[in-house]
Amino acid sequence: MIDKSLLKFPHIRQKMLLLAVLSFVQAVAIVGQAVGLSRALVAIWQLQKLSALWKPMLVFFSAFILRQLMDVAKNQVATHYADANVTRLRPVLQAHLFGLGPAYLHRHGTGSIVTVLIDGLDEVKTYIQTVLPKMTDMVFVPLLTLIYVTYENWLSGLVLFIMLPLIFFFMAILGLAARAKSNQQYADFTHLNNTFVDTILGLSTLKMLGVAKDYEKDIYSVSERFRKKTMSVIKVALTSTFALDFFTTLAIAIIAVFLGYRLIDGGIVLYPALVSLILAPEFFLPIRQFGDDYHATLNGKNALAQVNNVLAEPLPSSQPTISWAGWRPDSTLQLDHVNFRYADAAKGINALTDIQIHAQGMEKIAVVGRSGSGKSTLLNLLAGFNQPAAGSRIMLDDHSLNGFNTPAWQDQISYIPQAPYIFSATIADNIRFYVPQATPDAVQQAAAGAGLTDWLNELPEGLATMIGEGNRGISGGQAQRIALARVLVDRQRRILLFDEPTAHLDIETEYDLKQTLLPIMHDHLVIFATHRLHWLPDMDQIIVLEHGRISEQGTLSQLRGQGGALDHLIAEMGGKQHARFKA
Ligand SMILES: Nc1ncnc2c1ncn2[C@@H]1O[C@H](COP(=O)(O)OP(=O)(O)OP(=O)(O)O)[C@@H](O)[C@H]1O
Repeated sequence: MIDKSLLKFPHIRQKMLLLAVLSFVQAVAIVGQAVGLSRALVAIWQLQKLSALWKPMLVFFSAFILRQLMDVAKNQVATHYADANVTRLRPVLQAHLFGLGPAYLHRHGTGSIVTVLIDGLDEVKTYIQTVLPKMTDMVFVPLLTLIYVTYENWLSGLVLFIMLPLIFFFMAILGLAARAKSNQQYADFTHLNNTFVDTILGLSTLKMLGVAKDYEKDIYSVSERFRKKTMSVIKVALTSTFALDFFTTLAIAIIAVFLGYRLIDGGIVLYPALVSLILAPEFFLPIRQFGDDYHATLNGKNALAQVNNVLAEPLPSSQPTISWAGWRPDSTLQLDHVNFRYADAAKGINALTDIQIHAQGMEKIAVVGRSGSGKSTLLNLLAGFNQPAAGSRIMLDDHSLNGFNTPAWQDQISYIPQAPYIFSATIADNIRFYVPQATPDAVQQAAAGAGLTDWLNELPEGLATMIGEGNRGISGGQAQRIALARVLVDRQRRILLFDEPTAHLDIETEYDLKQTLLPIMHDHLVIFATHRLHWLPDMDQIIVLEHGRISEQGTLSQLRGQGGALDHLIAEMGGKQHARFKA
């Protein structure tokens, strides 16, 4: 029932000790309660004076109140500890996920990560706050009641003792069955979340292709499977609860019959018989609750295992911090024999092989190639999302790097993907996202520099307009301009990584955006992956990728008309783009 990783939680020993003390006091109170009640009943049975009753009744009520107080205290301690740990774990988990980066998210699915971060942590909380007090109750309550019952009547103690392993045996069998079923149920829950999130994200594509109904059926069948698994977990849970109740009731009944006979034949007096009978259900109570909660907390245990899996995933080897002054007009970047392979790719299949690039100062470098040639992979590597294979050599000025996930480099880059993410916030907040302290004037200037002024003037609330999920929709061109404004507001970043920023735009919007973009590119190192070849005349260096290898590299004038890879690419992409090259 207890996940071993729980024992590594901070201050767990102190909390367990505190809970153990509270459970012990509660166990004493339970025995005291039974003693007080039994003595009072015996006094009534023996028709003693009313004054003989007040002492045992006082013991009974005091013990009863103490028992309830201990329950409240244990609850408080466990809830507080669970809250504190989940509050501690949430940012740790978030930071770890951020450290793992988009590659991990891609591999495991957004749905499953959202499940861990939101539902998963809540279930972990329920698990911790339930399991800890139950563990200590399981030890002290049966132990103390057994000792007292044996002391008063050793035969009743023996019956209780004999029933104990039998109950544990049944609990273990049913618990194992429930665990296997619950593991499957949790895996299905994760699968359901991934399917659901994917379908919602791709809804417009599905509608357009007219296959939304098929996916509806898909979601239905996945959720049906999940429902069936849940029902089978509940079935096992109910069976085990029934089995536990049956055996504990049987044990109590055996004790009652046995005590009854002994009372009739005078083998025992009333008090020990009564106190044994009152304490017998108390002896089994924590075990029964433990069994009931075992099923209720299995999801929490699974969620904790998944949280631990995420945290155990090694972060991309963090690069030693370098004291680098940032990208300057005389800075250089040299990539030698850089290789990269996706974790799930077939053995020996590299997404990038033997990449050699030399970049200097405020150069503009285009990365072109057919679809699937590795442009985005290279950009992701330069952004620090993908880690190069061992043996790759990277020199940044006079610093040798093993990868690009070093803060000094990442603090210098602005990464603009095909569809920049727009957060649910005002336009101003979206612009100042990476520089929250940017002044309204700086935001205004950045917006103007990115060519947003005309659009903003049309909006009644201007920069204060809410955009993003659940708010006003914006066009692809406007989203790209907001991404550019983010670049402009952050004057420190001197490196621009563009991953086909105009891929989704029509040619007029792209032309407009290009006029805004060119002056911005002027004082930055730019690495620009693109399919649109009309950008090439504005570039200082062109890298042509084929199957993850550089097939050609040089200036446009060096490469054009040589009958090489670039010429072939241009020919393939059609005459429209051809006409623009006046190299
Ligand atoms: N996360 C991933 N896991 C495994 N393989 C991947 C992953 N992403 C891309 N690939 C593979 O790596 C190769 C290069 O893909 P990449 O996306 O870098 O190409 P690209 O040139 O940017 O293509 P496009 O122009 O269509 O965007 C492809 O064969 C692709 O299937």
